Amino acid sequence: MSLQIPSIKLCDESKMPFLGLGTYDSLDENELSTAIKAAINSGYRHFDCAYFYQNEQIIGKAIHESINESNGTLKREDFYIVSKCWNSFHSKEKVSECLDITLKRFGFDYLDLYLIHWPMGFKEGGSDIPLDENNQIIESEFHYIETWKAMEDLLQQGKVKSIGISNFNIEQTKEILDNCKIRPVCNQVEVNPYFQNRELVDFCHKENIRIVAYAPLRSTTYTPQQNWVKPENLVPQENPHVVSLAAKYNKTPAQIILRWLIQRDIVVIPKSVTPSRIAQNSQIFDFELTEEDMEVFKTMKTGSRINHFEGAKHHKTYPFKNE
Ligand SMILES: NC(=O)C1=CN([C@@H]2O[C@H](COP(=O)(O)OP(=O)(O)OC[C@H]3O[C@@H](n4cnc5c(N)ncnc54)[C@H](OP(=O)(O)O)[C@@H]3O)[C@@H](O)[C@H]2O)C=CC1
Ligand SMILES: O=C1CO[C@H](CO)[C@@H](O)[C@@H]1O
Repeated sequence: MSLQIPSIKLCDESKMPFLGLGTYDSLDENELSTAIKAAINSGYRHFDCAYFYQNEQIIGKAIHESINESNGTLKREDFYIVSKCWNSFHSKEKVSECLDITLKRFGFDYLDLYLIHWPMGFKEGGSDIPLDENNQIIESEFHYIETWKAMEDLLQQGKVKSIGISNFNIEQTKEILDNCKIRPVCNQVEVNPYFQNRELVDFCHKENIRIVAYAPLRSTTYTPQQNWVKPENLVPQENPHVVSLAAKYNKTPAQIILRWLIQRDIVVIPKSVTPSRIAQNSQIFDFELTEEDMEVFKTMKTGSRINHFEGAKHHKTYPFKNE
């Protein structure tokens, strides 16, 4: 059996597969472990993870088990494992500490890609979301340029194979580009039919920075306790244009949306813990939307992002201030 299932395409310039499995908000060990193994069986090798998601141990264990049960057909090098440095680990020492915690949880000695999760430093050494008496997030003094330099050091130490950013706006991305020795390989941001983020996507593409679309299906339920805003808009899978394209191509609405994204050269990381959906989301490399059908998405009424991180909106480097 070929180790790299050929149906999932890789981005040309890196080993990043165009499809990865999102893993946010999956905490049930049985459910997540089953999902990871179902994904591996469907050909996924790219897993999008984060210190903040508190589930890297479960994911690592499931991947190790799959490798051990594969009779030598799967190796660590076949996988593309991504994690993210959390906001309360933005100083030089803490960036390295956050990565070490992640590696230990996974049981790996390197990551394929490590991202700065948000361009906002939070107070270090306490809770992941440190709040003051008025329930406001407590900031740290560490600027993301300093954090980026610490990421570059990790790359030089060989603990990570590549580094990138997440939730950086255009200005913040430019600032990184103007001050870096090593350029970010990607910016992971929200992109879906109702939040197309075209200006940022175009800017990053021009700069040869890969866009990784999170919340590509926009159907996550965010919990109010964490100060995230619940999606209020319609689910794009119910959009009549998407439904009609699904009928035309004999695909599901989710597959049409994911295909639209990869056809725009955007990497997608849909999250699912449902094996049938995990398999379904991988069947997007065997058809092509016509140019005309790609255009249909431009006509859709688009709204605002779902992932506002409301609780952090007073932070001095909150990325979505101008929206
Ligand atoms: N960098 C960042 O700040 C962020 C990164 N992310 C990353 O991006 C990933 C994806 O984003 P996420 O917010 O989870 O949202 P998604 O757009 O991936 O939506 C996930 C939801 O869609 C459902 N779903 C998945 N596939 C299908 C399908 N084929 N048909 C119908 N429903 C489906 C899932 O249900 P079910 O699981 O029940 O099958 C789940 O409820 C995250 O898991 C995380 O890894 C997300 C947000 C922010
Ligand atoms: O990665 C993430 C998963 O979703 C959270 C909920 O909005 C995000 O804020 C976080 O950055």
